[in-house]
Amino acid sequence: MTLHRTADDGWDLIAAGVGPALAAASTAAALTAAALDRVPYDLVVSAGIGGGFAPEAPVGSLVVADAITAADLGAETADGFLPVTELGFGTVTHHPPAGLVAEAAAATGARPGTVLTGSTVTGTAARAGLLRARHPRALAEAMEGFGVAEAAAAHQVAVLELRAVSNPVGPRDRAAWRIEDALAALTTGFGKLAPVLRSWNPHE
Ligand SMILES: O=C(O)c1cccc(C(=O)CC[C@H]2O[C@@H](n3cnc4c(=O)[nH]cnc43)[C@H](O)[C@@H]2O)c1
Repeated sequence: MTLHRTADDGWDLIAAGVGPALAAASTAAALTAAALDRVPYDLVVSAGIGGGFAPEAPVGSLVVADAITAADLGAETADGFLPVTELGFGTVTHHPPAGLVAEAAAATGARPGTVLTGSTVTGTAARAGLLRARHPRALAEAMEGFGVAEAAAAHQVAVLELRAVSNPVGPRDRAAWRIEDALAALTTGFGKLAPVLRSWNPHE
């Protein structure tokens, strides 16, 4: 994990790594260090590129999560997938503050919806269809949001997730990935998000 501290406005940037476990560990370490220093964070933003479900989230578009959902946390059964919540423990969805999501969407043009977290990039139409059937509101898939949200929830800190779509969710087609375009869209989006974050009331 690499932490970049801004001197002036109290924001830190963490390059958390790929995957929910590393993202959770990195986020939890930063949250714990800040709490021990008695300068706790008010908000954690998970941001990066992601896969977009067609046609709602095309490559180059932005998605802001109103639900951050673990797509593969559960048990496979002969009758299908059971999320851990149906097994009687844990949680599979975190909800960012609704007002902040609405303001972020308005400021950046990001579409609000569910962002799925998984440990594997979807690579078949069958898996994409299955995910969409299970999560009809899903707009995007990535690999870190739920881990970040779990760490934030453990510290009772709010979470937001912003994704720029670099590729469609579906059959693996590496040549179709537009990572540079997505990172450019994310950078532009963050420029528009910054004033929203600055004026956000954590007690919303
Ligand atoms: O398969 C490849 O050749 C390949 C090349 C470059 C990057 C990758 C990744 O798997 C990057 C994972 C990274 O990006 C996010 N991401 C982007 N698109 C998706 C997606 O469709 N499904 C899940 N995660 C995605 C993810 O959050 C990671 O941070 C592969």
